[in-house]
Amino acid sequence: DMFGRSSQFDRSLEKATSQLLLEPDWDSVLQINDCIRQGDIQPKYAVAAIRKKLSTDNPHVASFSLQVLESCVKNCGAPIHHEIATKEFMEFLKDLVKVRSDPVKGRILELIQVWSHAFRNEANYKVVQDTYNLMKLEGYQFPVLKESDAMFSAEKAPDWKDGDCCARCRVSFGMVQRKHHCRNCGEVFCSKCSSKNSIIPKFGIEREVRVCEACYEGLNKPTKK
Ligand SMILES: O=P(O)(O)O[C@@H]1[C@H](O)[C@H](OP(=O)(O)O)[C@@H](O)[C@H](O)[C@H]1O
Ligand SMILES: [Zn+2]
Ligand SMILES: [Zn+2]
Repeated sequence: DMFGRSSQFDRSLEKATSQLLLEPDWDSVLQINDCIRQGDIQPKYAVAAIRKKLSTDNPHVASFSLQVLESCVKNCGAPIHHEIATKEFMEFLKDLVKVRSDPVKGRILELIQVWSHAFRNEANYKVVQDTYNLMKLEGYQFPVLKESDAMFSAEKAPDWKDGDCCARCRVSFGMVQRKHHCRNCGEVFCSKCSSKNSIIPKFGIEREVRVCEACYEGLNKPTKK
């Protein structure tokens, strides 16, 4: 039942942020991600619970809580991004930086910087970049952005849609006319309308994958002069 699975979240969060841990309990962290992705738990509740853990004075618990937060932002997509990319949450993190010492302080600065980079094209999450820029102006020392961190992309590839005919030319699918999916828009196409490949950096797809005609144009049109 709903309650049972959400208490699963609570149990995993307790385990993942226990002060007795000597290293991250990744199983529990991934369990937390699954709970959120499966909708067992409301993102708002999840972020509030993690935030409470973050507010502890115990540096171990705070560090493990930051790892849970980082993992949720990386792996649970827009519902979590929507909860952390708010003025209120960014102010909370900024206030935490003022009262924490390293390694917790440095870790929070790192996260604000990585998220600012990851959300650089996301108008809805502009408050993250604004917070980062403001803190730089106020003299906070941010660590060098690691290339690997920069690979974290804010957007997730869309789920594949189904259909009994091609989304572009409307030909019906059958034994001969097979279905194919465009990795950029997730729509279903015949082979002729999805015969091209492209990388899709915004989804972190760095190898050539099948895309439809329209998405191929959109992804490869010459940059506006
Ligand atoms: O090979 P089939 O039996 O037609 O199965 C299709 C292929 O696996 C397609 O892969 P592709 O998009 O990489 O072509 C996939 O997009 C479709 O959903 C499947 O129905
Ligand atoms: Zn077609
Ligand atoms: Zn497409």
